[in-house]
Amino acid sequence: MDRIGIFGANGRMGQALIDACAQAKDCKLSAAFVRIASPLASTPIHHINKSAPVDLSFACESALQDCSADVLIDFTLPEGMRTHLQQAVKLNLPMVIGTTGLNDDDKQALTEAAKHIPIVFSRNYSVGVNLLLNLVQVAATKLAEEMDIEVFEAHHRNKIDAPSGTALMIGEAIAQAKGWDHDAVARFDRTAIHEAKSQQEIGYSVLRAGDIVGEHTAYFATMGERLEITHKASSRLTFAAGAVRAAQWLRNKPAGLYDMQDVLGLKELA
Ligand SMILES: NC(=O)C1=CN([C@@H]2O[C@H](COP(=O)(O)OP(=O)(O)OC[C@H]3O[C@@H](n4cnc5c(N)ncnc54)[C@H](OP(=O)(O)O)[C@@H]3O)[C@@H](O)[C@H]2O)C=CC1
Ligand SMILES: O=C(O)C1=N[C@H](C(=O)O)C[C@H](O)C1
Repeated sequence: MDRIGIFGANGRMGQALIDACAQAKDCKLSAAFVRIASPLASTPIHHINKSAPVDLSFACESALQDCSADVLIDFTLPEGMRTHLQQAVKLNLPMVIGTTGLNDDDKQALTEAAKHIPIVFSRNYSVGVNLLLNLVQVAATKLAEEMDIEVFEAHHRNKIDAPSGTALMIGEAIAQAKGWDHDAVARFDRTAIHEAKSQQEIGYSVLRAGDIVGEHTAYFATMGERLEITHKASSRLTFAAGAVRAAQWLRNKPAGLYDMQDVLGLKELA
């Protein structure tokens, strides 16, 4: 039985993770953390989420060292993730991280922490998106050289980072397949560029509206034809179930930085 501790337990993904723990086999939610000073601390989780164990209350993050979790899951914000990472290293607990919008320092902190504990980090825990990463690499290498490449993403109005972590992951996968330096070819804003699109360019566009869970399309277009590879998530439970699967996969893994493609065995297909 894997005992799971969740950070940001009151958030959208936190709540979906509580549902996913209840649905997974051989898995038990053992701690649901909220920020220090959160008014929710000590409130029975069952009051707001009926899939939570009846005897479990939200716990303040300061109680982390007393929790009985075997693995910790973080879908919060970069600042929170950094703190949680330090705590996990101190307690020698494996981590699953889904937080997006990380900067270079945050990524460096992940790499350092992974020298001490096993970590799965993915900007998308759905099976479909991880398979899409393989498909865009095939498209990038097999289609004609003179393809225009664009990545589009759409999310709910409350998402604060842009482009999404998944959009960047798709662009990075395409750049890798092309042998390009992603940062050199990524184009996030064309408003000041008064020239035609270059062939060595990955353009990004973003939509924020309503309650869209998460949609991504990679476009490969040339004269006379256009290939669009799209993924649409319709429930956060998809991401949450993937993260719980990753948490269970981490059992007995050595320290290291893994991703969802490792969990799903998709690297062998690439
Ligand atoms: N990898 C993937 O598959 C997916 C990744 N995500 C990513 O997960 C993250 C969370 O998304 P979502 O659940 O929609 O966001 P929410 O805003 O709904 O939830 C964020 C949670 O993080 C907590 N939090 C924020 N800052 C801190 C901090 N400094 N210390 C501790 N806790 C903190 C919030 O607490 P409080 O309420 O007190 O502010 C809240 O519980 C985002 O980065 C998103 O992009 C989302 C879906 C899928
Ligand atoms: O914030 C979200 O909601 C999501 N974030 C992730 C991202 O930034 O790619 C994954 C998913 O698309 C939902």
